[in-house]
Amino acid sequence: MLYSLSCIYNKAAIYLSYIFFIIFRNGSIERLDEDNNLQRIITSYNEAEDNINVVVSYECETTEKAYKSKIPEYFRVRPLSNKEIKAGDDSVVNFPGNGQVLVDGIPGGPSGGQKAKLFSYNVVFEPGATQEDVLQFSGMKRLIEMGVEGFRCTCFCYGQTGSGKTHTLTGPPGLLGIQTAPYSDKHGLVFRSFMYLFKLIQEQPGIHFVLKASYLEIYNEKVIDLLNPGSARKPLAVRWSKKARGFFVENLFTVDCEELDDLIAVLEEGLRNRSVGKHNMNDYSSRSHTILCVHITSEQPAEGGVFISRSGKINFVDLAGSEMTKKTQSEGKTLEEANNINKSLMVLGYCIASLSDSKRKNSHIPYRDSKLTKLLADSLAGNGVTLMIACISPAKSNIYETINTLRYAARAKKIRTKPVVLMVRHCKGNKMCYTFGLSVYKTYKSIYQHNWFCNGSKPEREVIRVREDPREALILSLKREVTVLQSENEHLRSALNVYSDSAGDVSSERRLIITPPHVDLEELAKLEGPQLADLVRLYMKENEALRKDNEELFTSRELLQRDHELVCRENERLLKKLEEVNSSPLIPARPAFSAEALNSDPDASTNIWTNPIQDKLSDNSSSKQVPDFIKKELNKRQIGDRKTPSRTPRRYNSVEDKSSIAKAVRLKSSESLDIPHQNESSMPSKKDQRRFSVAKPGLENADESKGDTKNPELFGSVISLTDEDELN
Ligand SMILES: Nc1ncnc2c1ncn2[C@@H]1O[C@H](COP(=O)(O)OP(=O)(O)OP(=O)(O)O)[C@@H](O)[C@H]1O
Repeated sequence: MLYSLSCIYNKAAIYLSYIFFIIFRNGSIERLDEDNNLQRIITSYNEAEDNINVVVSYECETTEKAYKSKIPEYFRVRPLSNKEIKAGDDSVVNFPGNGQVLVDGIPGGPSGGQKAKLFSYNVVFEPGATQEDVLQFSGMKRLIEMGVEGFRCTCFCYGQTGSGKTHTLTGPPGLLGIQTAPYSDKHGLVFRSFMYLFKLIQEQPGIHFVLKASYLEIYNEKVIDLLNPGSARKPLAVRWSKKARGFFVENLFTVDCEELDDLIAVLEEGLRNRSVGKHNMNDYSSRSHTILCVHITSEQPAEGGVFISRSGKINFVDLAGSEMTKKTQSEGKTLEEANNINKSLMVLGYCIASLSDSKRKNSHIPYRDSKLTKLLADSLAGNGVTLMIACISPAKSNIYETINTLRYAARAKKIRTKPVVLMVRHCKGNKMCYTFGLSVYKTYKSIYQHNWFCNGSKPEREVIRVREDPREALILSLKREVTVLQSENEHLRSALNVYSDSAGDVSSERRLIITPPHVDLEELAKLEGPQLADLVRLYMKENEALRKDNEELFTSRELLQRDHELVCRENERLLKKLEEVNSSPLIPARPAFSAEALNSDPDASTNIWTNPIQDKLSDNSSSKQVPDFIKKELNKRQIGDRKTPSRTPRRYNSVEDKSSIAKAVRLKSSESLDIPHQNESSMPSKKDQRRFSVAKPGLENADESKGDTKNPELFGSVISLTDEDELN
């Protein structure tokens, strides 16, 4: 039975891949526009390099075969906006065909202009492409089919702010909810995917499907349920699930969707509740990352009264766009949002850079550094299938961001995932039948998994291998997890050694983690039931210990980073003041160490440097004669002599926490200014105090945003591209 199923799948997959090939064989699709001009809408990928052969193979994951799926990259270039046309902005993006994008007019270089850059991708949607074209030719339909087959699929859109991500996924602003045009040609990929999903389901009446949907946003590093935000928009926790071996959002509202209308209502409700703001580059700018997830579970009757259950899902991820705050002219709340957006995109950039680098991909990937990467971990490198759509603006004024997005995509294209689907065979009536996830290993006789991969070569077929003993599979999966945790542990330890000597104390704890004996695959097969059970227990123990250890290391790292940040800020401020003081004609440029000073009491608070003017000034009874800024600086110097306050075991994660850091620093600064016996007139003016204290909440990251504007590489700033990334 299973074999016949596999044959059907294989044939279907080969057939699909064949269709795929025909569509894109000649590299481009053209049609007549309204003025009867031939308009090219799509240029497709370079066949030799990136043809997508969709191949389905069956194999037990435990055989560890290295079939992997490439992340296909699609590009959408939006038309020039009215604002850009009015401002006389030119298009600098050209389409030579064959899935290539040529960017010219790059400023800089010795002769005033750099050589044009050429990039190649799977498919490029030119400005004339419609929303329906994107559905038809982006591989999205195949992704939905795979979701129905039981794969965990993700489609995500990224690019700079105003590049058309939301337009591609959900359509122009205000479209949904318009009762008069329920099936408008402006509807985005999500709406069209829902329709295709229901069409697929209706074509398979013999299979019982259950659809559920959830919708969340990550706003300022807080996860908000868009279907049930509540008046307080209380954030939800992101936790690690031991069972599912992945991160999940606790208490996320999930809605049963029996009809297409239910799914559309979910989309509408989410769009209504998501955070949108206005800035210089987009009147309806998404201020958060959103993830709309459709869970698809199916139950199919098979021979002998058994049923096959599958559980797939499709994630639609609309990332907030990277922003140069100088260009968007963000301030206050929008600036804080922009900083959070840029930070989380930077972490995503780090993860993508590590995953796409063959030398680094087995090292630690910093998924835990942001909520976004935690929730996308499985899509980026786990057992999921992922499709990326990069959106760019053709305008010359956005050329740096465009190049960065193109580079980012070149990186992401190199990532490989290992898509896997769990199919569970069970008898109806057995209560355990409806249990999905890893617990099935313990419950059911056989586990069938199949891998989908695009390896760019001829379609292959795999012989079905069914491993009868699920405990072996569990041991292997635990082993793999332990390896990942160990590498994370190593990474954290080495990072902590850089920051602190105290990391040595922590490392001693590691000796408590008992490593189970190494058992080869062949030996494993010979082990008896109780021995296997013992081994599983040992691995689970080690796993648990490593996880705890890593949690602690993360906490320490976070604390150390915060301390480091505080000290850096204080140092920066002091250096700035020192520069100011040194440039003053009243004070010698360098501190003078007299022999007396060096021999004097080492505990004296002014043992570093004594301002020679101070003595003269102190003789004078009227302190009003001392210029304010000098006095202030003298007072400030006492901060440098203060001991660093002992660390409190506190995390600073949220915005409120950040403001408390700011408060703490402000307090520190004001403490240092609060000198006993000083009369009020000699206190620094309010204006000066502002200059010395940390920015108001919301503006406290202003320096970083300034840094961002200096470095236009925001979204791709962590990625330094080698020549080989830029094709041609
Ligand atoms: N392909 C397109 N055709 C026509 N208009 C488009 C296209 N892409 C984007 N636009 C328009 O450009 C504007 C900005 O697009 P959108 O809001 O989707 O950008 P975004 O990348 O999601 O920005 P942000 O990251 O700030 O949310 C919108 O008015 C949208 O309708």
